[in-house]
Amino acid sequence: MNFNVLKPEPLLIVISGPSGIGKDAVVKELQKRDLPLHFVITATTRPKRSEETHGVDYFFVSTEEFETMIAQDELIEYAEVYQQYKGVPKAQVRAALQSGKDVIMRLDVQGAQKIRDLCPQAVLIFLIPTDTQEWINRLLARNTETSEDFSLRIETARKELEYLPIFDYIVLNAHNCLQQAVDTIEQIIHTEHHRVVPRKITL
Ligand SMILES: Nc1ncnc2c1ncn2[C@@H]1O[C@H](COP(=O)(O)OP(=O)(O)OP(=O)(O)O)[C@@H](O)[C@H]1O
Repeated sequence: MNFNVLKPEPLLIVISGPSGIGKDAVVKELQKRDLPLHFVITATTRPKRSEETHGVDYFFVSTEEFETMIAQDELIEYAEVYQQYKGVPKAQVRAALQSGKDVIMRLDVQGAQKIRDLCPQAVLIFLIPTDTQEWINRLLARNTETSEDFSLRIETARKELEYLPIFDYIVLNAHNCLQQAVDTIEQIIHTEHHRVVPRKITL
């Protein structure tokens, strides 16, 4: 008899949800925990700021390098904003998966949809607040929105909720309960490693 049947495969995990729900906060907290996770680093063509480190905050690449990656379909997803590119190179994700690490990235809901299309076996996690008021208070407390931005964000969040069916898990990020949200995500990762038929990621 052979009980040597538990063979976890590395996971591609997406943390998503509406603007201001706490995606950054959750990812930063996960980074503090000593887990075998690779946190995706975005490539950008914008100039490096003095406080930033290449390969830590971003991969700083030239416009030519970035356009080559686009032409060769080597980006998981990308966007061009104010003539500067930002995107996630497939090579980085492939290398991390090959090293056996789970890969985590934070993406907006449209980005999560792109991952679902590209990689149907990715684990997609949607963060939610306890209720709308809690989410609004969080946006207000962050104090980074103008009132026009604000009504747009609410309308966008309403539309983003319609994408819920493409996700695998919903995680509550309740007020002052960030640790609990991160605990739940850790549990999801743990459980996913115990599937009889592991998810297979091909990029
Ligand atoms: N559980 C929580 N309790 C209280 N405050 C929180 C919690 N989670 C996040 N916050 C705070 O809410 C604000 C928004 O969080 P964060 O910036 O992480 O959201 P985000 O989803 O990454 O937003 P965006 O998509 O706009 O970049 C921040 O000020 C953050 O510190």
